[in-house]
This record gives sequence, structure tokens and C-alpha cells, in this order.
Amino acid sequence: MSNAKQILAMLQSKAEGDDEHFYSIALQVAAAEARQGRRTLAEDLRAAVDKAREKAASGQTVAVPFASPRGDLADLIEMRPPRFDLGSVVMNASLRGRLDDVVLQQQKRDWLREHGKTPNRRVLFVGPPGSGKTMSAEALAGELRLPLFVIRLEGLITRFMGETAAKLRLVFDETARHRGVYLFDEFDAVGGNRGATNDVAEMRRVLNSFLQFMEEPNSTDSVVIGATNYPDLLDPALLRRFDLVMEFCPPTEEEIRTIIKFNLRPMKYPNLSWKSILALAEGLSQSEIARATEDAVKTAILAERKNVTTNDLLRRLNDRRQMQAAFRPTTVTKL
Ligand SMILES: Nc1ncnc2c1ncn2[C@@H]1O[C@H](COP(=O)(O)OP(=O)(O)OP(=O)(O)O)[C@@H](O)[C@H]1O
Repeated sequence: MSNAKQILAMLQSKAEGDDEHFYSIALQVAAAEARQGRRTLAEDLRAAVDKAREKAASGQTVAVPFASPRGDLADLIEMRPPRFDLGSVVMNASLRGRLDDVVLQQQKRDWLREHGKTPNRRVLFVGPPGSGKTMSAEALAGELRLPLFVIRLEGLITRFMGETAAKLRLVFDETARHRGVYLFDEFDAVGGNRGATNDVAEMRRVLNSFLQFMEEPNSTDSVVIGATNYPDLLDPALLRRFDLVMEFCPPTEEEIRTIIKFNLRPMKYPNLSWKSILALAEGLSQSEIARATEDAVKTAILAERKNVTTNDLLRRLNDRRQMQAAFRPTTVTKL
């Protein structure tokens, strides 16, 4: 890009309030300077971008001001400002390590590029309902100080039958225009045989478009996350398009305890009988445990108590078990 075009693009991104695009062009200029041997100027530019980014982020916790998608996109993408960071998600050390690695590669993406490497940015989250996939996508966005955009694929396919591929094009164009974390929820709807529609030709079209869009380079390094409860239904060709697959598991005893303690705050809970609580919580998802705990806290508040008791928790965990039994799907059918 010529200097004049770069200045024009920078001014346009400033006018649109898209700071990340602004910085990204400034870094492209820095890289061009470095290639021509002007390393001090390149370093100065890079340091100025880091400083500007830090300044923009200071004063924020993880809240990110960002415009919601407009026009056609408003129907397709839901914008959620991230409310927490990865420390709020209870997960095992190996999963945490891999998420931290995505954060690091994204934060140091310009440095990686200078060494001819592309940062990982396409991630598939696999795991049972309520195990923290959406929460982790939000936390990843929080760590990167980016907005989270959620695209519900099943809804997109049923609603825009015949035009889904064109709508997906719009979404992917947006990922190249505005840096963010884009979560394609219910990903099996496009990636598998479980049809949101029985129109096999339409599903093929959507799948092929998706494969093609995933291969395209992304000028903003937006992070694309697919989330599914049914990895077995995904087409292997699609799986290969992801840089990483991350598995979310049902909670261990230690994780159950951490989720309960976290959600009991700010109540007191002396002398809980953990043995019976853990026994009843086993088999419930992270989400069900968090909600049962929240209900137990509400019970204590309504009874004007400061303490949550073992019985409060057992009663609410039992409620969740009954709900789980009532709603457990019997089978998942392959077409
Ligand atoms: N690993 C976790 N650590 C702490 N809280 C969790 C965790 N997983 C789930 N929760 C709680 O459950 C809620 C719902 O979880 P989330 O939506 O992330 O699950 P999910 O895996 O995306 O589910 P689904 O597949 O049904 O979309 C979270 O907002 C949080 O309150």
C-alpha cells in the first residue's frame, strides 16, 4: 500500500472509531520501515502503538466500548461486551495453558508476523452443554480487550434458507473489518450432518462456503471460535480448518467445589458437608452447579440469613438433577 493510501485508511478507521484497524495500519507501516532497514523508526512506531493501546485500555476492567453491528448484520450477529477474564472460568490447567497461548499469540501477533509466522486465531471449542464454552469465548475477548460477537448458526440457517452462504459472507467480511472474537455457536449445524434443515444441497453449500471463508487471510486477526456439543457430527474437512481444538470436560470434584465457593460469595458457609454436596453435584454441568448455588444463596437471602447451609445447597442441586433428567435428550440423530 502506498503512503497516501495508508494515511487515507488510517483516517477512515479513525472516523469510524475503529482504533484497532488504525493501529494495525500503523504497524504495517512500521513493518515496511523495518524491511527497508530503518529499524529505529520502526521500533519507535511500534512503541507508540503499544503506548496508545495501553492508554486506551487503562481505566477499563474488561469492558470494551464498541459499536454494535448495524444494518443486515444486526440480525446476524449479537455483540456482547466481555464481562470477565479467564481467571473467572474454572477449568483444568491444560485447557487454561492453551487459552493463554492463544492470548499470547494474539497479543504478540506483529512480532510473530515479523518472523514470518501467523498467530493462531481459529479455535474449535468442544464439550457438553454448560461446560463454559461461551463463557471462555467471552473471557478470551476480555483478555484481548476485544468485543465478543455471537453468531447463532442454527438460527441463521433456518431463518435464511437459500441465502445462508451469502449471509455468512457478510459475517466473514465483518471479521475482516472489525477486529473481535467471533463465536459461531451451535457450530454442528453447519459442520455436521445434524440438519437444521433437511435441505442437503443447502447444507453442502453452506459448508463449502464456510470452508472457503475459513481459509481466507484475515487482515484484522479476528479470532474465530466454533463451539459445539457434538464433535462427532463435524465434517473432518471442517475440523482441519481450525488451528486448535479445545475440549471442555465435565467438572472434577475440585472444580465443583471452586464453582460453588465462587457463586456463594458474599455469603458465609460455615461447616458445609462437602461430601454429600459433591456426591449430589456429580454429573451436573458447571452451569447447573453455578445456578443451583445461586438459587441456594437466594433461599438464604429470602430467609434473612447470612449463612448458606448444606441443606440449601442439597435442595437446589437436587432440583437441578430433576430438571436435567426431565430435559435430557434421548438420542442425537445423524441424517
Ligand atoms: N467452567 C466454568 N467455570 C465457571 N462457571 C461456569 C463454567 N461453565 C459454565 N459456567 C456458568 O454457567 C454459565 C453458562 O455456561 P456457558 O454458556 O459458557 O456454557 P456452554 O458450554 O457455552 O453451554 P452451551 O453448549 O449450552 O452453549 C456461565 O455463564 C457460568 O455462569
